[in-house]
Amino acid sequence: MKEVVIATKNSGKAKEFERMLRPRGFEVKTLLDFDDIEDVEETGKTFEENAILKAEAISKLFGKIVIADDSGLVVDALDGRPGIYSARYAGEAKNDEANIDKVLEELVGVNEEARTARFCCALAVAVPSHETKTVFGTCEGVILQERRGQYGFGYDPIFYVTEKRKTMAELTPEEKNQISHRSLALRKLEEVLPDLLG
Ligand SMILES: O=c1[nH]c(=O)c2ncn([C@@H]3O[C@H](COP(=O)(O)OP(=O)(O)OP(=O)(O)O)[C@@H](O)[C@H]3O)c2[nH]1
Ligand SMILES: [Mg+2]
Repeated sequence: MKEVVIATKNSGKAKEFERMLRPRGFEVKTLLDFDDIEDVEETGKTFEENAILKAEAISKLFGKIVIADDSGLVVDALDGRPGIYSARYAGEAKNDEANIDKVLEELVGVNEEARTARFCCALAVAVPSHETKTVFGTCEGVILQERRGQYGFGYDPIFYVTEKRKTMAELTPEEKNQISHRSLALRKLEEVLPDLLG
């Protein structure tokens, strides 16, 4: 089995990449499989810039091909927040529940039509001695007023996917992987780099 390293410490992302890439014949390794890897500072201004920072830093460290994911929730009524700050929106501790509470509080009084949002995912693939490539995927939805569903991670319980008439957290992992921002970006990556993931 070919191995692919994903430069993430997020266990929700790790599970999704495993589920998407194992059937394609890959063994997925993430930074959760290694001890003492320092966090790469996300100092970029866009999802793409942060994905490149993470992919290149870890590729340099390992001397291998590395994929990184920088993603988040963009809410129109909040001028695009939490955006690239999604993981730490309610504080450095990266608490999903507190992040959801903060978004819901900020949207109190905003009616349903104005609660449009999208998940965004930039993937960067860093190949030693080559130029890093990026791809981007999005998934449109609406922010509910309360949580629904048990699957997924992050903001999934409040993100309603209109075409599925369910929140992301009510979709099974397989269903989420058919429509998610992450799976769309991964499919684009396969087009750009058929040799890597083909
Ligand atoms: O409900 C969600 N469903 C998703 O599918 C999803 N994808 C991203 N997010 C949110 O955006 C942050 C990413 O920030 P992020 O890209 O910096 O990742 P992270 O800091 O958690 O881990 P790492 O990959 O950097 O190690 C995450 O923590 C989540 O809050 C999601 N929320
Ligand atoms: Mg991060």
